[in-house]
Amino acid sequence: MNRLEKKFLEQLRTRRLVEEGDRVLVAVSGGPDSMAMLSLFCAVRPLLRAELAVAHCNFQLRGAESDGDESFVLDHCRSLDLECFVDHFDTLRFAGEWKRSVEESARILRYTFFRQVMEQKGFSKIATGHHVNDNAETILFNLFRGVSLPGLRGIRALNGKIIRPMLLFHKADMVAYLKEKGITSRTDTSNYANDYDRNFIRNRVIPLIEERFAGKLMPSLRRVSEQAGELSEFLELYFENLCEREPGLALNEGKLSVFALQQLTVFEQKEVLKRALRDLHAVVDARTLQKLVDLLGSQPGKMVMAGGQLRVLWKDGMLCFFRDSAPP
Ligand SMILES: Nc1ncnc2c1ncn2[C@@H]1O[C@H](COP(=O)(O)OP(=O)(O)OP(=O)(O)O)[C@@H](O)[C@H]1O
Repeated sequence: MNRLEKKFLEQLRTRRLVEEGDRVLVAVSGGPDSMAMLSLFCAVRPLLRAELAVAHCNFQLRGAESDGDESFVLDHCRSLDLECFVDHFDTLRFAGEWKRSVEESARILRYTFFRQVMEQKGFSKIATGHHVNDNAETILFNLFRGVSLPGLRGIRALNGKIIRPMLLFHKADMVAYLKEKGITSRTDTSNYANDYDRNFIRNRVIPLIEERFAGKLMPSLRRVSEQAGELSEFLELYFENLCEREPGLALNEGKLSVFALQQLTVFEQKEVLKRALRDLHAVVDARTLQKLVDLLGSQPGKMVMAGGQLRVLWKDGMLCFFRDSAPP
């Protein structure tokens, strides 16, 4: 095994991304990242004792180029004797119907397809080829969209059944690996078009920052991302314990105890309120959270709108969350 293969296997094992007996669906676009990931998986497969297959989406966004990607991936899988699941999507129509950007539509269609194949064919994990640079782009993208702390976490290596074993790998390593193994890959020409926000960050923003602060951006974003991830895990546990100790802080019949909330710091209040809003499938944004914190500093009988149809009323020592116009 070479250096990259060892590091890949170590990632899978130490982060428990793949365990013995797992059936892993590898998401392959035909681009260098997912092609490198697939060949790394094949190289370590005997040691993993896991089963592999491939999933490919044809988003039909680049005409013959998209069909070329599909044939390329199918041929490659045939040469490796791997099963390959393919689906075709009218991505532009989906984007129009659901009023989503093309990028977001492709992401929704992709993960829906992966989930279907996993359920129907009994796969336990889906692996995508996101790497260090993708993570940096995601963090910057979140930053420009308006982000809260968890957004700085970027892409997660393990998120339910989704695994990203390449998150510690740099693009350059993957390209070098493919070259060493004599494996070709497809070029997605739309990656060069700067009208997509992510491409703009990848092709313009990051190179500009790196020109000025050479070698600083990637390690720094990686550190922030790791710390945000660790902090999120800590907060999950902390608030789970807090709500167990003080039941008035866990949403019960749409109510939270005002007294219990008032004993907390503003940070804790916002985190408890955030969890309550999430449980109610309501929008969680900084403005709404601040409104609710302000409500706690006002007086009984007061009511605020918490986005959408959700209202929150201070009544009988409780914050009451309700959707219809008649208060509880
Ligand atoms: N058309 C597709 N079919 C299957 N998986 C895909 C497809 N597009 C993306 N993915 C998965 O999502 C990951 C991240 O997507 P992204 O759009 O950043 O990659 P890409 O630039 O299209 O291709 P690659 O990452 O393979 O070089 C890919 O590494 C791959 O695992």
